[in-house]
Amino acid sequence: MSAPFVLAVPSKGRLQENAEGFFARAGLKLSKAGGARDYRGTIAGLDNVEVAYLSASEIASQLSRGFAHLGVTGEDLVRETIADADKRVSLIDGLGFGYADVVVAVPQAWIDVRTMADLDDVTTGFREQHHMRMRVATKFVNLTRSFFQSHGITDYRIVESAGATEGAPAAGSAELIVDITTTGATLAANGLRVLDDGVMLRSQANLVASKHADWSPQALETARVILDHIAARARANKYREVRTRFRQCDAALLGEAHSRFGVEAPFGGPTSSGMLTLHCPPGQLYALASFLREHGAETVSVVSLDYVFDRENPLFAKLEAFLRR
Ligand SMILES: Nc1ncnc2c1ncn2[C@@H]1O[C@H](COP(=O)(O)OP(=O)(O)OP(=O)(O)O)[C@@H](O)[C@H]1O
Ligand SMILES: O=P(O)(O)OC[C@H]1O[C@H](OP(=O)(O)OP(=O)(O)O)[C@H](O)[C@@H]1O
Ligand SMILES: [Mg+2]
Repeated sequence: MSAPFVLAVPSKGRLQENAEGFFARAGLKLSKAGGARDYRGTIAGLDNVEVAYLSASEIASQLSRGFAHLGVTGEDLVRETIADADKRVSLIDGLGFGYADVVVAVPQAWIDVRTMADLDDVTTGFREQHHMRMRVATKFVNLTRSFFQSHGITDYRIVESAGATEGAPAAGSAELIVDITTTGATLAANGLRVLDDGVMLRSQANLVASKHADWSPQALETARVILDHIAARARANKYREVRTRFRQCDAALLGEAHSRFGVEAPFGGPTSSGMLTLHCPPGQLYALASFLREHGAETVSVVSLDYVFDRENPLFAKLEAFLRR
C-alpha cells in the first residue's frame, strides 16, 4: 500500500472546533477511531487519508517539511514559522474563521507615539537615555524583525514571550509588544494601544498546501477530491437558488439582473416557457425578487444550496499551479 495522504487539522484551541465544522459542512466527515484523545483520524469514504491532529503552530512546521499534504492553520503561524513561506507552502483558501491581527502595541500613556516613524524616533532617544535598547515582547520573532526592518527601526531588542505578552510592559520586562488581537479587549485591559500603521498582518485560518509532501498521482487525486468538496460548498455558500417562471422573462432582463444584482444563470437563460433558475448573492435576494415581480413574475422561490459542483475547481487549479512552479 502506498504512503497515506496526510491532512493536518488543529487538535485544540480556537481553530479546532471551527475546522471540524468546516470539513463537516463540506461533506467530509472526520472521525477519530480511538475517541477524543486519539491524534489520528480518518475521513469517511476516503481511503488512504490520514488525519493528523496537531497544534496550529505544529501544523505550519509539518507542512513546511512536507510531512503533511494539506493542513488548516493561521496565516500568522505560517509566516512566522516558515522562512520563505511562499516557496514551501501555498495558502489555497482563507476559511473565514480564526481572524486575528498581528499588531505593534505601545502603552496608552505614550501620547506622542502614534506611528512606526514616531516609534523609530523614540527608540533612539531611549537608548541614549537608558543605555539599553527598547525591548519588544513577542512570540512572533521573525514577523517582528522583518516588519521593524521594513520601517528602518534597528534600536530595539526582542524579548521572547511564551504567553500573557500583553502583561510585559506593566511587569517591566518590555517597553512594547507585538501580539495578536481579535476584539482588542486584552490590549485595552493592559493599557496598550495599536500604532496607527502597526497592523503587521491580518490573519485568518487558511487551507494550506505543502510543496515538499509526497505528491504521488494518488495523493494528487485525493487532494482533488477533498478540494472538490470544499469548492462546491464554498460556491454554494455564496449564493441562494432563485426560481421563477413568467413569459416576459428574456435575455435582456437576465442581463439587467446580472449587472444589478450579481446573479448567475448556471443552467442558461429562460426556457421557451420562461422557466428560469438563478444563483443570487444572499444580500440581493429581496431586491431581485422585487425586480422579477415588477417585470411580471407571479411567484419567486428561494432555497439554500448545499453544494454547487462546477467543472472548474479554482482551489485544485491553484494547487496544481503551485506544485508546477
Ligand atoms: N483571539 C485569538 N487568540 C489566539 N489565537 C487566535 C485568536 N484568534 C485567532 N487565533 C488564531 O489561532 C491560531 C493559534 O491557535 P493556538 O493557540 O491553538 O495554536 P498554537 O500556537 O499552536 O498553540 P499554543 O499557543 O498552545 O502552543 C493562530 O493562527 C491565531 O491567529
Ligand atoms: O484581542 P482579544 O480578543 O482580547 O484576543 C487576543 C488575546 O487572545 C489570545 O490569548 P489567549 O487567551 O488565547 O491565550 P494565549 O496567550 O495562551 O494564546 C491572544 O494571545 C491575545 O492575548
Ligand atoms: Mg495560543
